[in-house]
Amino acid sequence: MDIVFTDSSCNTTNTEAALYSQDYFVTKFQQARERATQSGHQILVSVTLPVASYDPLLLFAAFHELGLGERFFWKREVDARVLVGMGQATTIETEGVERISRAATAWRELRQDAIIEKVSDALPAYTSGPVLLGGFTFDTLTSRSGLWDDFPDGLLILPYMLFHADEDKAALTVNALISAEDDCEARATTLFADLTHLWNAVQQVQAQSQMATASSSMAPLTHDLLPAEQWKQIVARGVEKIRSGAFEKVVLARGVQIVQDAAFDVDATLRRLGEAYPGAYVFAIQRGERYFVGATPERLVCSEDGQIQTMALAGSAPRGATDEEDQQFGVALLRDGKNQGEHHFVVETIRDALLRLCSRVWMADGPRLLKLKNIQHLETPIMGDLLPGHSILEAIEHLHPTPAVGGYPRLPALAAIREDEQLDRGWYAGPIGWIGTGGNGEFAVALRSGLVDKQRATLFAGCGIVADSDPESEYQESCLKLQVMLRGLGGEK
Ligand SMILES: C=C(O[C@@H]1C=C(C(=O)O)C=C[C@H]1O)C(=O)O
Repeated sequence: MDIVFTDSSCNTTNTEAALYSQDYFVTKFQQARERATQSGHQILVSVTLPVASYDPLLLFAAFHELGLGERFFWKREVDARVLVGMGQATTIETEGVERISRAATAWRELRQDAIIEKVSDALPAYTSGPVLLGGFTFDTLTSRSGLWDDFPDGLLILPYMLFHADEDKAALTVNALISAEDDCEARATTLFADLTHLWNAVQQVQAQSQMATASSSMAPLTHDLLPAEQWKQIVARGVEKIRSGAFEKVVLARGVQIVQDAAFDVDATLRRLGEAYPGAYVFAIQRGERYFVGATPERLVCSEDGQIQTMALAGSAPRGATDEEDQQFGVALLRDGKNQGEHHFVVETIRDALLRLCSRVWMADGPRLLKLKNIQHLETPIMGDLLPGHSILEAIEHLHPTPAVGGYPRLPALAAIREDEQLDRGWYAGPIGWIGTGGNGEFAVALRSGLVDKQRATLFAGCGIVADSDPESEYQESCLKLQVMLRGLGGEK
């Protein structure tokens, strides 16, 4: 039997290669079937194999060719972490306000008696073994419009195949759920055939991409979901509520829909986003024919070996046209009371949330500037040591929604969003990311994002509103934020 993925860079030996022959999978599936018979539940088999460090978009395209299920993409250029998933061994879908804790319980159950094999020592440290990919809605209590059908309140996918990489290693994980009745030979034959097809698809896509010419012409029709003046009135209402003492900050968002003749090219969008925003988390999650896509600068939480890292990101100004102007805008942002206030609520709330989960929390004295392509933000990195027994999902449950995307205090601000915003946020501004074993994982806040549905894309952007916010300036700020996805879809340079 041919070896599917050999990896010259990892010096895969013949012995190692022989490990992942078809017989190897038969043996693992038989072990799982025995455990399934004894335990009465399905058993997860997860095998991680070293592979060459392919361009993640090549794998994303090859997964499309393969046609074995929906795709997921995650990449942050600056830390070189990549996850590209396809299909599903199983999914965890949850609804309602307890969507995150229910997902945590289901994930624990899924790992019971699991057979987890890592067929080399040279594998990415945090993403090897079974990894769930997915996210959560911003809010379970807003009324739904149908825009986000197929995107449940909580969705964590255990992909059938996952390509993942860090700075110097890459791997492919294959996952299967085996039951007491399974025909292990047949399952292994199918899996091995799929791996062979994947390998062929990678070669095919590689050959095609060498011939492909870049095309990004677009003349789309763009319209605000709510007329600009109406959105500004909503912001003005938010300001009034704040001035009357209902709450101190609320984040109000708006949507824009763009339509063109041909379907948007999600693969090309991800490539553009990755090139233009190397510091951002570039992501895509597919449900049916739709993709939720974005390039967000905001980390919600990263958990590695019991240490968590998060950030307060709030307070914005444009980038300057010259270095001098840019510096002026930056200094003004650092000194501006309104933006400092917006930022402060976020820092305080995150610190309080972490103190409930961590033995130690530390952060910088004050914010620094995070300079993105056309906008700059105030940013405070925050870290903590997780108390034993706590996981990334609990951290998400405590942190989301931070006042960077909800408001402060949380409950009255959320009530105002539900009452006034008139937008079905769906997964916009919700947590999106991945969870591995050992409590490790990373979630971002799904900003600078849009829902791409063939020829139509709905893009979202929001702004933190405080007592002295000006509706016109907030509208302009939201336009800057929308440019990320407009550029990603090929519309702006
Ligand atoms: C809500 C968004 O961005 C958030 C709001 C910010 C602000 O109000 O200054 C800045 C960064 C983000 O935390 C968005 O991009 O849609």
